[in-house]
Amino acid sequence: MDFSLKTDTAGDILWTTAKCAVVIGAGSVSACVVGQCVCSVTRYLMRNREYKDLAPRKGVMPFVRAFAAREGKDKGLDGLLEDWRDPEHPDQFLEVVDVGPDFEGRRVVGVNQPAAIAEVLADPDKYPKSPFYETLVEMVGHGLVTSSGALWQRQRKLLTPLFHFSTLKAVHKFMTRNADRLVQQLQDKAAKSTDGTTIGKHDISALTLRVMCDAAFARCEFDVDWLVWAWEKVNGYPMFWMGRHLLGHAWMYVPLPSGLGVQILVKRMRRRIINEIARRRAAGSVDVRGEEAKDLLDELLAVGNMPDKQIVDEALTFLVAGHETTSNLVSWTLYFLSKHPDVQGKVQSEIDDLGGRPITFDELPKLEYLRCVLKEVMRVRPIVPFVDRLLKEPLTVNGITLPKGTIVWLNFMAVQNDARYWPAPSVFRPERWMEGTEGTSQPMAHSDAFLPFSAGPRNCIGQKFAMQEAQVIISSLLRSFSVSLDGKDRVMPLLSLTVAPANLALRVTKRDA
Ligand code: HEM
Repeated sequence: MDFSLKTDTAGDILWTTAKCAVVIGAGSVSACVVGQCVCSVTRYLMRNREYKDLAPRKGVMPFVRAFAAREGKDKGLDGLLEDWRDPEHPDQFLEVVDVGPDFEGRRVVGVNQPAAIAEVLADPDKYPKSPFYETLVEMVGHGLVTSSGALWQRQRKLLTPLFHFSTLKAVHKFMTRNADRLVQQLQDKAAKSTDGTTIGKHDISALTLRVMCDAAFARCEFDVDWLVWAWEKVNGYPMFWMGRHLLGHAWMYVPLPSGLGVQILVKRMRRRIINEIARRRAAGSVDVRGEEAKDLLDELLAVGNMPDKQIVDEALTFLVAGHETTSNLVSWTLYFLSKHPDVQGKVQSEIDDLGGRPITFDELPKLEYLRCVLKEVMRVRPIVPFVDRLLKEPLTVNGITLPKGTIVWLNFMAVQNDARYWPAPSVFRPERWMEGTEGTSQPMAHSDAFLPFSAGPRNCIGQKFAMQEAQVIISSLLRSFSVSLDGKDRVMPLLSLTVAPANLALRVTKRDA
């Protein structure tokens, strides 16, 4: 860069000022990074001896691998799991594993023991959520996922009834309507080709987003299509914010242009929801229970005494917690059904027995085998592979005491694939869930070894919603179609906030074809 000061025109002055601003900006960011690194390394080294009982870890930064699935080079999340196997018993996992420091120098330790996991999850005061969750605040404020202490306790109590029978029955129509719309689109596409059509992760994700937006905001005056569009733009950004957070607090304030664009969109979304709340309050439609058109926003308003900002936070929390998770469950299930045509056939027979029309809410309990399939998918491939907590009190696992201040990864993925709790854990076998079936009943050795929706007071509030939606979507698709892998199996587990099947492409063929 040329820094000579030519002041003959106003343009030159402006240009020189801009160049100086870039240099000063870059200098400040570099200073932040260096400062952050020095603080993190110092913190890490000072506390290192408190972890002397931990076995040496493999690699420098094992957890970076979890976020990198590169075909042919890295197995993504599965690579990390391989590192945690017990070398003496390869079908089991080590109970305590050193993951290394995070970017702020705190020690991260993987805990793979059901009893210790249960102990941590049972006490959110002693073992609260880790600071990673703060990264979501920018997007969803202080809703159920991100709040803690008294606020969380109050909100959890108020919101639990929202996921009871009557609401689930009321939102069923949004699930069937949108699933049937996707089936119709696939039928139209398939009609133009002799060998069916394809479906990928994006189609399922668009569907579950639409269901969540309808369920939460169907009665809104603003255009739900706009919300779906805006959410798709914003959706990838928790990882962006998380990345910045991982690099230390200072980075949260670096105004990167793409981040700013997303922040503006989030503000616009919040403004529209606030206006809608004002409209509904003014119209006096606060208590609308029992109305055909009610949505989750009505339910939130009916709870009473909840400030408008809190209602917006909770509504956006449902979108962030309920859309990608369910989309990944449906996508992984279709993947496993493609790999196991015999299981797919059994699911189709069960659906056919219900008369070849969209499944009603009351008929859901009859899809027993499909529920076993969903559970088996979540066992082998948990959508949320681990959750992290900050130890405010020491925790002893397998004779090793982890000190206060440690971040623990409670590793659902490991315990659900460990031979101590699951016979032949790598075999995909939905029948293991069918209690009482002679010769196939395999009760779990440990009741805490299946945690797809976590456990304890902070377990998933939307788990019944998710199971219902997955059942509706899969039954709608498999009533008309069969699914198979489209070419070579290139699917890999890729971790963002949840685990997605990267490279998923499935061929969809009409069943009567
Ligand atoms: C297959 C789908 C789903 C899976 C696998 C899943 C999994 C989980 C897990 C593991 C947690 C605990 C997170 C933690 O402690 O860090 C959680 C919490 C939560 N989930 Fe889900 N979830 C799913 C669907 C949904 C849906 C559909 C909704 C809402 C409509 C939802 C709303 C929430 C909320 C609000 C929390 C926070 C609860 C609290 O802290 O009190 N989830 N979920």
